Amino acid sequence: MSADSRIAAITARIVERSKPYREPYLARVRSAASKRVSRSVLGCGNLAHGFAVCSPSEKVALSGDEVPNLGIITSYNDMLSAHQPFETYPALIRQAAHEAGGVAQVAGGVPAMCDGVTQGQPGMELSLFSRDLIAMAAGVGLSHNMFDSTVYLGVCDKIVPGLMIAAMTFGHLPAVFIPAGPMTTGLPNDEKSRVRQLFAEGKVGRDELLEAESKSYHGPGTCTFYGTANSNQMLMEIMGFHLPGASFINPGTPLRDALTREATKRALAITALGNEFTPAGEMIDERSIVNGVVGLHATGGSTNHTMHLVAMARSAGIALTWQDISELSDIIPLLARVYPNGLADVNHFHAAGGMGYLISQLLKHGLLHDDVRTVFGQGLDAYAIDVKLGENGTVAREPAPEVSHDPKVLSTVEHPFQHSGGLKMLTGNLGKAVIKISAVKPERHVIEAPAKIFHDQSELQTAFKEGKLEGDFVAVVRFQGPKANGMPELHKLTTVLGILQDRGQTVALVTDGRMSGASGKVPSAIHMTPEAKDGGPISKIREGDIIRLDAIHGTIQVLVDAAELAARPPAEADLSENEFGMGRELFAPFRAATGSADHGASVFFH
Ligand SMILES: O=C(O)[C@H](O)[C@@H](O)[C@H](O)[C@H](O)COP(=O)(O)O
Ligand code: SF4
Repeated sequence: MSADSRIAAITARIVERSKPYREPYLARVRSAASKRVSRSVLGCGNLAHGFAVCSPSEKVALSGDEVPNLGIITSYNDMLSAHQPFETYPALIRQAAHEAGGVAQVAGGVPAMCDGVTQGQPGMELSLFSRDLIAMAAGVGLSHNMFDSTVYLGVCDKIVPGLMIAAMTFGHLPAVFIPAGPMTTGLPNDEKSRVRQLFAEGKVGRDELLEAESKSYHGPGTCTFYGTANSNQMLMEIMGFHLPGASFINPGTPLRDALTREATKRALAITALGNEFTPAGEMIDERSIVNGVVGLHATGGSTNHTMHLVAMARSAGIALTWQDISELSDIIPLLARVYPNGLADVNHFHAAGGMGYLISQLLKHGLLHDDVRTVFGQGLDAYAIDVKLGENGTVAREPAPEVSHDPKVLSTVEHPFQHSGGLKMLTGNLGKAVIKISAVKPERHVIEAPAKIFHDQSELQTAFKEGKLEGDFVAVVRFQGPKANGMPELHKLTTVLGILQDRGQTVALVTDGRMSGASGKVPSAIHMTPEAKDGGPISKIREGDIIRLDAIHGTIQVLVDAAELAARPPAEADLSENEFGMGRELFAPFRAATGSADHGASVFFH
C-alpha cells in the first residue's frame, strides 16, 4: 500500500527543499564509491601498516583485492550500561566475518557519554556537542580507507546520531547498526520516580533513593524507559539500518549474538564487490527520514530527535524541519504507551509485539513508505516480523502477530492511545519551540500563568527547597541554549515541577535548553530559538509576565504589547562558570560554531 497522500505530500515537499543539498551529496557519494576494494588505492606501506596485526591468513586476504574488509566503529565503555556489552562484540564480529569469507577490523572507537551519569552535573554541558564529536571520531577511524563496509556499535542518546552522521559522511560504504539491547526489567520506572519525589520532599533518605535507583538501573543494557536511546533503536530499525527485529533483544542472550553474527554477514554481503551493493548514503532518502519521524510520533519518542534527526538527515543532504515534524504529528496516532508515556517499559513493548507489530500496523494503514531500501533489502514490509532464535544459532523470522499481545502497551491505528503523535512545534512572539504532548494529560495542553525567571536549573531547585514556588506559574529557564552552555538536559526539573503539579498547581516550563527523552508529564516548551544568548525574545521576558503555552493550536506567547517587548533590553547572564571545568573549556569552539536548535544545533551545518 502506498503512503497516505498527506504523508506523500510532506515527503515531496522535503524532496523539493532538499535538492540543493541532496544532489551534490549524492554526487559525492557516487564519486567516492568504487567497484574495487577501497584499499586498492593504498600504497604498500599504507597497507602493511593497515594489516600489521592481522593473522597470516588475513594478511594474505587483505593483500589481494577480492576479500572485503569490514570496519567496526565501536562506542564501548563501562560507563554506559547500554554500551558495556559491546566489549565482546569485536571478537564475535571477526569470527562471523571469517565464516563469511571476509575480514573485520576495529577501525576506531568513539566517545560515549551517559546522560544519566551527567544529568544535573556540569558534564551535561558537553553532552549535545559530543554527538558531532562522535561523528568526527568515527571519521578518523574510517579515514584509513581500509574498509568496504561498516558496522556501527552504538545505542545511546547522541551516539547513534553521531554515528549516523559519520555513516552518511562515508555514505559510499554500506552501514549496518548493531545494538546491544535493553536491560532486563528492574524496579518499574514510575516507582523509581515516586521515590525520587519522596526524596525531594524530604520524606525518604539518600539510602532509600540510591536503593531504588540501583534496582531500576541494575545491569547491562539500555535503560528500559522510552528515552532517546530507545528512540534511537526504533529509528535505526524503521529507517532500515538494523536487521529486522534487532532493536529490543536483551544483551547476553543467544538471540542477541545470533543477530550480531547475522548483521556482520549482511554488512559483508552488501559491499560493492557483490551484487547487492547498498551504499548507506543512497540506501536512505527522504522517505526513510519521514518513516523515522512517523515512528517517533507513533511511539511517543524523544524530543531530542527534533534536533538529532534534523542533523542526521542534513548529513545525507536532506532538509527536515520542525514544521514537517509537527504536521506529521497531526497525522500519526500514538500507538505505544511506554514510560514516560505510560507505565510499561521497552521489554513490555517488545513482548507486546514490538517493532514488527508497530510497523505492520503503520504499513497496513499507509502511514509508512514501504518502498524504501534497507540493509536487509528492498521494502519495509520485511520488518513487519517477529524474531526468534533459529536452528544452530541462526535468526528465524515469522510474520508479526495479527493482534497486540498487550493492547494496553501497543494498540492499533483504529484504536490509538491518542489521535496525534507526540511532538509538536510551537510558534509565537517568543520564537519557535517544541513540546512533547504524548506524556502530558490533555487538560494541561493549554497553560496560561505568570513567569518565574531562572538562569540556571539549580536556582529553581533552590527556590523549591525554600518554599518559594507557590501558586500557578511558568518557569522560564533561559541561557541554556547551545551557544550559552551547550544546551544541557534539564531533566532534574521534572521531579520538582512534577511534585508541584501533583499538588494541584498549574505549572509549565519554557526554556532554550533541552529535556531528557525520559521527561514527560509537565508541559514544557523546549529548544526555544532564538536562544537567550543570541538576544532572543526569551531574554526579554520579565518576572510576572503572563506566558501562554497552547499545544493544541501550536502557539507560545508572552502576553506583552509588541512595541514594549521590542523596546525591552535583552537580559544578560554571567556565563563565566560555564566556560571552564569538567572539560567545558575544550568545547568553547563548539559553543562558538554551533547552529540553532531547529537546525540540529550542529557545528557542521546551520
Ligand atoms: O534523552 C534521554 O533519554 C536521557 O538523556 C536519558 O538518556 C538520561 O539518561 C536520563 O537522564 C535518564 O533518566 P534519569 O536521569 O531519570 O535516570
Ligand atoms: S539510556 Fe541514558 S542513562 Fe541509560 S545508559 Fe544510555 S545514556 Fe545512560
